[in-house]
Amino acid sequence: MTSYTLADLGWSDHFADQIAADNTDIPARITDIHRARIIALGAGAEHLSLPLSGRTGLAIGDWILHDHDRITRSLDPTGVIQRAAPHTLLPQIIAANVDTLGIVTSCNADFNPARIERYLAMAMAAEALPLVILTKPDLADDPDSYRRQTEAISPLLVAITLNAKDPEDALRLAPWCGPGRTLALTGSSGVGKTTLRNALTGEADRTAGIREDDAKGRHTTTARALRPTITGGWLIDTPGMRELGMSGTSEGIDAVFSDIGDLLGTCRFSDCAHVSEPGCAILGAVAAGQIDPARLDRWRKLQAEEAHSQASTSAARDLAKKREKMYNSGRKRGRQKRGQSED
Ligand SMILES: Nc1nc2c(ncn2[C@@H]2O[C@H](COP(=O)(O)OP(=O)(O)OP(=O)(O)O)[C@@H](O)[C@H]2O)c(=O)[nH]1
Ligand SMILES: [Zn+2]
Repeated sequence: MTSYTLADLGWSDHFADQIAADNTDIPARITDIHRARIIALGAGAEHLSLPLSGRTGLAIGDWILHDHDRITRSLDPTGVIQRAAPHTLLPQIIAANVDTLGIVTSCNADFNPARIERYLAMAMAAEALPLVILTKPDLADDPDSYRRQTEAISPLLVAITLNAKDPEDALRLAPWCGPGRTLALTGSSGVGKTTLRNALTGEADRTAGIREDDAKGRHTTTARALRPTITGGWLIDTPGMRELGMSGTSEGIDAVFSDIGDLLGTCRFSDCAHVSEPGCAILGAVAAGQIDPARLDRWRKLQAEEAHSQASTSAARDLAKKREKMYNSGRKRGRQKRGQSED
């Protein structure tokens, strides 16, 4: 088994600085999260299984401290990829300590600038590097046009075109998943994420092996995980990464649409909704040809989605508060009925 150093696993001063000099607990990085336990990897080739003990809020890729028996602390992450959970729209952390968000799309009808822009906002909010991975160039007439279109979306984007089915080509992703580097893949179904994962981790055979060995015929083993790549780094491909709704990405939206953001607060009315108000700076910029109206529409859409998630979050918080109040007053009434004094 490979023997890792903490640096190989992605450890940096960001984490070291969070630990007191007299700390004796041991750092490890979460590779898998199960219902009641996590699997983590520490220096050496130490694969540990630790009880969650009711802890919530941990994600794949997080760093924790442990004392061999239990998790003693989790360390503040960087590169947190979060989404609005389907249905509830509540914020949900999918992966932590992601250095690069690989936005996988194909050189075909899957290519969608608005979707790339949305993932870009997510990467910016997470402070992860946005890397657009354009697959299936071998099936396209003019694959280079997709790279040009990608680069036109935003100067913040870097694009790489590769045939995911060619293992050598897939290894051109090595700079983003070398020792200590974590690459997370996101994108629609069928764009080549699994193909890339298999090429980068050499995992295809292992998956087959696990399926064979599993008497119950389950094959969920490789879902939601941080896996070592053959290039010495780390890859995250979780089912949650496949459908990312906006949540907690306001700063990312501001970064991607800074031209629009710069005008906010300069409209005549401080509560301007930028729809039809006179003296609206944003509508003015559209009329003057400085802002593409389609771009303004996309900004509105992402803003609305984000606002929706925020509203759901505060509604859920209010509901929890209400329930707690009802529970407490119910307990109080119960005690009064039983003639007990209040404690
Ligand atoms: N020709 C060609 N085929 C590709 C390329 N990348 C992926 N494919 C094929 O596209 C199909 C879908 O690829 P997957 O890797 O399963 O896609 P995915 O993104 O993991 O899809 P989900 O698992 O549904 O999320 C497979 O048949 C791949 O062999 C590519 O660059 N060129
Ligand atoms: Zn306005």
